[in-house]
Amino acid sequence: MAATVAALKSTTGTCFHQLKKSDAHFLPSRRPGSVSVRTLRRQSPMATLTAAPTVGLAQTFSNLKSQGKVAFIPYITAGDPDLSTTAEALKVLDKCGSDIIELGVPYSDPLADGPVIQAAATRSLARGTNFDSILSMLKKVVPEISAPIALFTYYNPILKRGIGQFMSTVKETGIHGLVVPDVPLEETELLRKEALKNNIELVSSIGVTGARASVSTKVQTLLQDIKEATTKPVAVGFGISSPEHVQLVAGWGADGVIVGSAMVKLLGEAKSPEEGLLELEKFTKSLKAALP
Ligand SMILES: O=P(O)(O)OC[C@@H](O)[C@@H](O)c1c[nH]c2ccccc12
Repeated sequence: MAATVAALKSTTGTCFHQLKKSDAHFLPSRRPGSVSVRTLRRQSPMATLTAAPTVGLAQTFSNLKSQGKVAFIPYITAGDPDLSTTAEALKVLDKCGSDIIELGVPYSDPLADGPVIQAAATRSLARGTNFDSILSMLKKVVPEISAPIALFTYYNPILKRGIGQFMSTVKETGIHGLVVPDVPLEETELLRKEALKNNIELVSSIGVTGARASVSTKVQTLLQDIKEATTKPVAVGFGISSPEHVQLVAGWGADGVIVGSAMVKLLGEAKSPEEGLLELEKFTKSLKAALP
């Protein structure tokens, strides 16, 4: 079993433009099972506030930490099996106590995704899901849920819209964060600048997704190393698919756990959307119950 970890870190009150390039962890990798590090930096308090009443990602982590809790972060792919089910799934995840929800924008060349999320993206695109339809779904749903949403998207759809335009559109929708797995290091500065302007928290990551039978103990060592290097919260993901995994990773001292493929599979492979949503609810409750 390959080492799989995603670390998500935040700095309070630090402006992106004050950070050196070396501070960022935008390290795209296409090797299956490679160790992945994701970085999240809280925007300057001077940045414009989003319209959504929900607290942001960094704030969510610090609130949980002060209560001795670990963040539960599910990931689902938008438009699989269809967008109205995605809307319902977001509500279910929120209702079941998700602390942050990661929503994937389907993309035709999802290099950082394993077979489950790739298949979900293909199905979603085949149904005609596009960025605009996702945004209009989100506009209706975001005011109804309390967990902050981080949008997961490959870099190309951002470039197609124009970085500035993309960020302001995302902000208007009430999205709090952005995960871009494949942005080249030399282009992160521009992305960060535009994110800062719009008070969007940026998360970077490397690695390939996919549920695995067990979580590598290498993750434990990596987690310790990261925790020694920073006081920022660290969330672990990639291959987490059971209450046992969640418990294990939380026990290693992670500030959050991310579960993607296992959620996506339930929704995508259910006999009907209704059944998928019921399964999702059951599964989410079981994972949430395993966390402090
Ligand atoms: O599907 P998994 O192994 O449970 O992991 C998803 C999760 O880490 C999520 O953040 C994610 C979904 N797609 C990605 C692509 C790259 C990095 C991360 C992701």
